[in-house]
Amino acid sequence: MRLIQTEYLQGSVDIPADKSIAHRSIMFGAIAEGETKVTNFLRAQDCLNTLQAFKDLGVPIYDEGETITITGVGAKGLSPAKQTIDVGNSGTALRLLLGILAGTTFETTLEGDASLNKRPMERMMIPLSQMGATITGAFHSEFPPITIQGTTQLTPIEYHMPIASAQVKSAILFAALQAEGMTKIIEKETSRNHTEEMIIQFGGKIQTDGKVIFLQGPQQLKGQEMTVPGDISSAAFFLVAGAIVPNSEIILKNVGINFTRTGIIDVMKQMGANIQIVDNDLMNQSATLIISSSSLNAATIKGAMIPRLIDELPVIALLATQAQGTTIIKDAQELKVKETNRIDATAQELQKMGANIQATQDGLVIQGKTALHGAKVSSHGDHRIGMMLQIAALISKEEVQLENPEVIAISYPNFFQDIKQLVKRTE
Ligand SMILES: O=C(O)C1=C[C@@H](OP(=O)(O)O)[C@@H](O)[C@H](O)C1
Ligand SMILES: C=C(OP(=O)(O)O)C(=O)O
Repeated sequence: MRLIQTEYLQGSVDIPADKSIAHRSIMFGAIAEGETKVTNFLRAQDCLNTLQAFKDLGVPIYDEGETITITGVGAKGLSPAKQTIDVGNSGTALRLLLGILAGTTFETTLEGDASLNKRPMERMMIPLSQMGATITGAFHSEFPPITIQGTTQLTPIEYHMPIASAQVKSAILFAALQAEGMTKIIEKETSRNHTEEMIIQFGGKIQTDGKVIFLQGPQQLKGQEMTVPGDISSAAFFLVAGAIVPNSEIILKNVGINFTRTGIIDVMKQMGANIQIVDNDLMNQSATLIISSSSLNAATIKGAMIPRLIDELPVIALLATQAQGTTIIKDAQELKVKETNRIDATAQELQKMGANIQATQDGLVIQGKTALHGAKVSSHGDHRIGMMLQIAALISKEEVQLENPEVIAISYPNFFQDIKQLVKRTE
């Protein structure tokens, strides 16, 4: 597919719902007691797979268009699925489901697509088996298809996380809600805290003290009415587009601004981007952002900042190709085990367009102020690499061809339409 090019960008975008929160809205609704109503659910493939997975586990879920209604079955109310549950491309669906299934009386097998079936699961097996679940990967490996035999006798753990991962933390918390006693998790770095916030929102109790989290189980949550805010990880593509395409201004409406997710705003501001935060809705942790063309300087991005912008790093690398100086991204080795190796894919594809970008052991080094040119590029089957390349194409003078653009529907089905309506040509 020929990607969109432009002279400048102008207009506004309603940012689609947050993928992390949308997955969790179905999960919490399912294990709570009573009814949950979710508005602004993300109808993207990853979240639709979570919805189907819980239907497979016997949870009544009705998609009524405007709202999704879930009749919660309670922590102990899931039923065995008739067959293997396929969660497609979604690491979040598979890993969080393992935490929920750890407390059941039955066995479940979960599988994914070719990408997910290569993603590491030992990080789940270690804590959840310490809690009493039995988990085995395909041919005794750590990879899906993965089979979990739950137990009603889950035991709490004290767990020092060896990696910063909200998925691992969340799965342990879902299991801890079903275990008798106090679970203590010590995070390596603070990762997104949607699970902790939603435990409270659904009537549960959890304490956080810096990087230490305590949860006393068992707890029975209660169904809620909730609205999913917009996804800053989707807004990120427009933030970068607005900053690097000359003479542009874009208004991004309904962007979730939970502190554990706003690393991109902090880094872009530090690099000199013109970002304004307006209409800050504290109740819903969302705001309107305005981004305009910016004169940018390089930055070093590392350490505790990394989990606050992990999914935005490919598009931040693109941003750095247009900044003055050398940008260094480090401590980001987790990027190697996402939908593809995002360190290598970002470097390889941007190099094809003329960028001066090198992959390192744990990140990227990018020399800025490079003009990007036309090329045939690949998403490597990864939605975020595909979207990053479309933003790169906006500033290319020649045609850019992307293979397999459909993959973008994993998180953002209307991405190309939303870009198209911002595109302006001076002729
Ligand atoms: O918990 C979540 O919703 C997510 C956590 C992150 O993964 P890790 O926990 O593997 O870092 C992130 O990359 C993913 O897109 C969504
Ligand atoms: C890594 C991602 O998602 P997941 O881990 O759920 O596949 C992502 O959306 O960038």
